[in-house]
Amino acid sequence: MLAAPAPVARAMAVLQPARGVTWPAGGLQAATATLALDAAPSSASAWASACEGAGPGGRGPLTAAAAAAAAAGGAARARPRRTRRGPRAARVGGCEPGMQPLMEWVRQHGFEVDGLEPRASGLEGGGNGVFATRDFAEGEVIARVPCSMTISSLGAPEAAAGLPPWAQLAAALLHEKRLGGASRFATYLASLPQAQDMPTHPMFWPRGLRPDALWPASPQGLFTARHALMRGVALTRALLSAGLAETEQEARWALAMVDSRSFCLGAMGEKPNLSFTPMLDFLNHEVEGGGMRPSCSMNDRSLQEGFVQLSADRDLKAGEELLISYDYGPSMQIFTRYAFVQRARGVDATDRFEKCYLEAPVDDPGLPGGEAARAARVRALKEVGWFRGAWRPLLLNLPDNVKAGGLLLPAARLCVLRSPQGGGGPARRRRAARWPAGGGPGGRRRGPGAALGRGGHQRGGHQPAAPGSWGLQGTRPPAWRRAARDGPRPAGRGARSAERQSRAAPAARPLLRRPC
Ligand SMILES: C[S@@+](CC[C@H](N)C(=O)[O-])C[C@H]1O[C@@H](n2cnc3c(N)ncnc32)[C@H](O)[C@@H]1O
Repeated sequence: MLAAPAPVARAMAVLQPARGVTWPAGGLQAATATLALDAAPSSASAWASACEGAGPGGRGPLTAAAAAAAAAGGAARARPRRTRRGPRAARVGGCEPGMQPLMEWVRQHGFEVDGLEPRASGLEGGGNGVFATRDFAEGEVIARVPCSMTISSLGAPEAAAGLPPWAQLAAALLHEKRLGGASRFATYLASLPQAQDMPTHPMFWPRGLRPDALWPASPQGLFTARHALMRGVALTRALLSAGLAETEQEARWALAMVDSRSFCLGAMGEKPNLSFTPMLDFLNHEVEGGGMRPSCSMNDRSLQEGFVQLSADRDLKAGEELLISYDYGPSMQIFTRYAFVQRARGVDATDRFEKCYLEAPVDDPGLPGGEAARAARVRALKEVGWFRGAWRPLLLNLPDNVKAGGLLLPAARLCVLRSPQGGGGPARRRRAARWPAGGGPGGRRRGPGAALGRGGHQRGGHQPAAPGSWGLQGTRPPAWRRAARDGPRPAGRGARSAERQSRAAPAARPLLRRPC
């Protein structure tokens, strides 16, 4: 068996794979044959067994370079190679030669980017990043990118109309790529990473990979990995069958680009505006936590003026790498979306308070209330900004989404209802069946956030039921949840722990800050 390629091995080591498990033979060679589209299973368990023993065999061994060429459609690669040099945070001036065409292009197209430059990042495995070329004061605008110079899911070809926004953005990217030199984004497209730049992204995972063997001790990690694989298969298939991608390789490449570097720039009606925002998509990620704060953020204040704006969140020195926070979630989620393992100074990947996700099959008509309840749940969740894909259950980011005032608290209440199989009593079932129509047990509708129930854990209101059948069965709620449920308790260990937890939980983040 071949050893795992170095970046994969490093990531795997941090994510603690089972002892003795290595990546399947073929490693990177199989990076172009990641997903077995022809035999895509329809469920997670079917996927796991389909991968079993499949190995990378049956596909011609393509080299990474050939994979890249295929993914890029033969486009010349203007992107500078990653370097292994150490941090270069103190260097000022001197954009990488490979980045000069991109800098010229952005200046010609009205980008206001005078105070920054893209070059090799000081972060391990960070590829290229964006650096300040002068000092910035907290709150100062660092850069403005015209919205007209973004590639948006809203501008996807007609054939993508019925697809989810992620696939629409991938289709828009592929459309521009197909235009070649005639695309006004040609220079930008040439600067994008290729398959071999991100071998650890799920879209390039080797065929035959068995997530259940790699993460046997981490149900959450396993779920996330399987979800990433299945989502990748479904979206790749969708692009191919709609004729939006010519090859499986280019579909995977485009989807990996969407995963790792798109931003959500608000919405138009019900449709989210997912976009590639040239130049700002070179910003690397800084974990929030452990006393660390990203140095800058994007905001939508200027969207109405037709710009995406990057502002300093603290004083910045010339030569500093500018970092934003992409996402706030478990390291496995960051890994499957962005293909790197997040490391915060002061907070490591084994943080026991790491956030986790709870899957809630809100669109399942088999739950109490049947089809009417399902439709009401989906409608209510859409009101708070949830865009559903058939393969995408509602994932509750715990504890942020579900703490008092959390965006998805009402939906979280659904998770603690027992399913019919879970043994919920008739009274509970009746209550659940009334829930969607009545706006929540004992409550009335109070705007989008309260669409499915009442906000806050109030005495006399709806109390969270015992954990139901979705992954929490038989477990005791953690101290912080018991404290939230039961109200103030005498000072003691549990109370202190709950207090620590609520202090540690950051405020809800605006959507715009995370690449979608
Ligand atoms: C939005 S792009 C940022 C630009 C990217 N570094 C490049 O060279 O094109 C996101 C990708 O950058 C890399 N990245 C971002 N933040 C990182 C970090 N803190 N550590 C390692 N890699 C990081 C990952 O490969 C991720 O998928």
